[in-house]
Amino acid sequence: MTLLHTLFDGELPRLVMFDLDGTLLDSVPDLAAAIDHMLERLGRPPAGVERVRDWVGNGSLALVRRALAGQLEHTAVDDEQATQALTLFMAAYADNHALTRVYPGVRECLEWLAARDIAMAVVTNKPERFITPLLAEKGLDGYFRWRVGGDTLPRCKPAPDGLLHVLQAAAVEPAQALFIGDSCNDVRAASAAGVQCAALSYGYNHGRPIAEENPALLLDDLRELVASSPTLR
Ligand SMILES: O=C(O)COP(=O)(O)O
Ligand SMILES: [Mg+2]
Repeated sequence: MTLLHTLFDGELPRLVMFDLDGTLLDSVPDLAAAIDHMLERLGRPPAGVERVRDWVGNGSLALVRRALAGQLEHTAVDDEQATQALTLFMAAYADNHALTRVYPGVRECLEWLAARDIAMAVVTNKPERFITPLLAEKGLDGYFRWRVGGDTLPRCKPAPDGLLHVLQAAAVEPAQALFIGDSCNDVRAASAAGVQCAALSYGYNHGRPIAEENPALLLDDLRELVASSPTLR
């Protein structure tokens, strides 16, 4: 038995969907470098890794708008200015992923699931164009049959659309699927899709503990999900 079995009444799910940034990949150092490059081009002071960490999670446009606002709340930022800044950010981020690391335990968990023929997908708010190159660069390319980015569908997380899209493509019922993420956007998207959510404590959640969102499971390492635990029988 594993925690994953416990979550599915002794069975295994048919589908596991993963968030990307803060769940599979510690991508903030490269995101912060691209944001700081953008800010420099605009004649502004850098934001730095710690602030950028709290701004990740609602896609690239929100990240750029937050960097221009210098805070999480970004409604006052001018749309045209944000669009121009987004172009600078996207160009700076495109080929610069050298500082991005796969979190400990990720490969072991993916291997475990793959060995049991459990279908896997990525549902991220990152722009779709970055997903496959990044997965390939980090040696995670072979695992995910479906990949949904923040701009793949009209609505990104916390809307459930990406999860529902994958469920439909995989012909899997919500009750037979699990979503694994790191932010309130993930827990809320999963809840709206009727899918259980496991949340990782090490990711990015706008500076708040993810436990506040009451995920079905809280993990410090993905290996905890699939490690054998002794049963009482
Ligand atoms: O790009 C973002 O803002 C976050 O992406 P994520 O959904 O993979 O955490
Ligand atoms: Mg995330």
